[in-house]
Amino acid sequence: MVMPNKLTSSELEKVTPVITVPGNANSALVERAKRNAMHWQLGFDENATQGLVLMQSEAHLALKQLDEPKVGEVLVDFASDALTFRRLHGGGKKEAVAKAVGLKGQTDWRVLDATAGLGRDAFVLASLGCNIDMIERSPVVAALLADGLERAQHSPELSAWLPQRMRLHHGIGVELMANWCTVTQNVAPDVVYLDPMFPHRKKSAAVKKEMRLFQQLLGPDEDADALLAPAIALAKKRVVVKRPAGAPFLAQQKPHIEMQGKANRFDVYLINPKVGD
Ligand SMILES: C[S@@+](CC[C@H](N)C(=O)[O-])C[C@H]1O[C@@H](n2cnc3c(N)ncnc32)[C@H](O)[C@@H]1O
Repeated sequence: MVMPNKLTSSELEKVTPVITVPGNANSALVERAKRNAMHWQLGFDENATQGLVLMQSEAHLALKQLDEPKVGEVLVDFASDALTFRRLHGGGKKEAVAKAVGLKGQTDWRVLDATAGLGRDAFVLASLGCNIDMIERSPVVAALLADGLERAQHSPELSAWLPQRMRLHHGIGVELMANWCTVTQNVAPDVVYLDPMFPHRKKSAAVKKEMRLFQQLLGPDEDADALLAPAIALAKKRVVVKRPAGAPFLAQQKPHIEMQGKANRFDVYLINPKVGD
């Protein structure tokens, strides 16, 4: 399991959920939840009845709004039907994210996803053969991601390849990228991938449950612009930024390529642009 990084006070202020357990939890599950809380420096409340919590059940760890049972829960499940369908029957290297990263003709691209979130984009890239390091600064999101990675180790479809291709680092993207090669003893990534939270001004029903919980938990990544310069300094080939369609460029910096998708745009910054790139 990854070790939690020291976070700034403003990072910690954002973290409100405690870890809790279902009412019928046995003592082994309670101990497991307490250990998890300690590891991620989160609170533990065996009897929580309201608010946003991380629910540790026998099956998984999930973010849940106890006051709104209809909203459902958010967890990382790389073996879910949706991700399995996308892995087996999706567009493969023709997927927008794969095209933006430049996977065509590449087999083992090394990608650093510096805003990992629930790791779905990272998973899609890993399933296409990329070697992915993920950075996530929220201890709550990192705990969910670590739980998903742990369960993937026991999945018959995923255990043979996923653990070797996806690694989680808990910390702040700008800081870890600045010291990437020394801190992690890693070689520089071919691609740095960025997908910071964008402020959604409208509270529409279309904003998915997961996005609503995430917004409640994290708010927009107001400091997202600061990610671009260290990403460009670190990547060997390109930096890819995922933005909602119509959103301004990150750090107001125009990319070399804009790939327009239905809901998102991928802005691609080439490190050594050549004619024909
Ligand atoms: C929109 S989500 C990413 C979703 C992800 N691409 C996926 O497919 O699941 C953005 C995530 O980046 C994290 N984040 C934002 N800025 C960060 C930073 N400077 N360092 C590390 N993580 C960061 C946020 O905590 C959030 O979990």
